[in-house]
Amino acid sequence: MNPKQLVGEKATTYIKDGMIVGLGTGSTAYFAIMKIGELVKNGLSIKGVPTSKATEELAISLNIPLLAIEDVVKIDVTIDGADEFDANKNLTKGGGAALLREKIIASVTDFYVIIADAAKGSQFLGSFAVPVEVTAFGKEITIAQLKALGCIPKLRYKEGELLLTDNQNYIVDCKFEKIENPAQLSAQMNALPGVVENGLFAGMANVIISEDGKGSTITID
Ligand SMILES: O=C(CO)[C@H](O)[C@H](O)COP(=O)(O)O
Repeated sequence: MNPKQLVGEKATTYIKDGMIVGLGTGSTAYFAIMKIGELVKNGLSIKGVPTSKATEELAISLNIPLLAIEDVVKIDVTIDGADEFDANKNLTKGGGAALLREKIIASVTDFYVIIADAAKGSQFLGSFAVPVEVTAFGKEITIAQLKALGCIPKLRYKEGELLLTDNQNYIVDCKFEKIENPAQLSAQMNALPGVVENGLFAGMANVIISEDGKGSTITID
């Protein structure tokens, strides 16, 4: 089985009848959502909370009942992907530009399940550039301020155009070297006025489900 499908389906074992479930974004979360669609079709009663417009469309196509974000107070389980994870389950997310909605949803989640292939894991974060969502207004100033924190910043484009997030903001990918203290760096970035949110998820994941390259899952908790 495709490793993304393997970890995606395994993650759905944390879902129980009656739960409110955060639905992640990306090619790994896709397989978890497909499985949830199958479980719902077979009688599982849950309500989903999508982390992006793309995921919302997928969930609707699978007839997964959804909650409007304004009706969400607490989420039982969220299943989402990651671009990188370290030895302390800190994450870099936002490769799919959904980091703001993903972090808001993670922040009210009781049990946050991350699914990611083993190649995304290392002792320290820093291989993957940290995506940072910034306002359009003053983006050049914000980019200079991010650079002063020690990264090489790069405004993200898609198909030749500046990428606009679901929230009508831009993404700056910030390439740092070894990130030894993700919580501190996250706070420094979020202290900049033009930063809406950053893709470092420090101390949020309860469990990471990965695979061993031989068809078995590895659970890091
Ligand atoms: O953070 C994300 C989207 O904003 C994704 O979870 C992350 O980019 C991983 O995606 P994939 O499973 O496709 O590798």
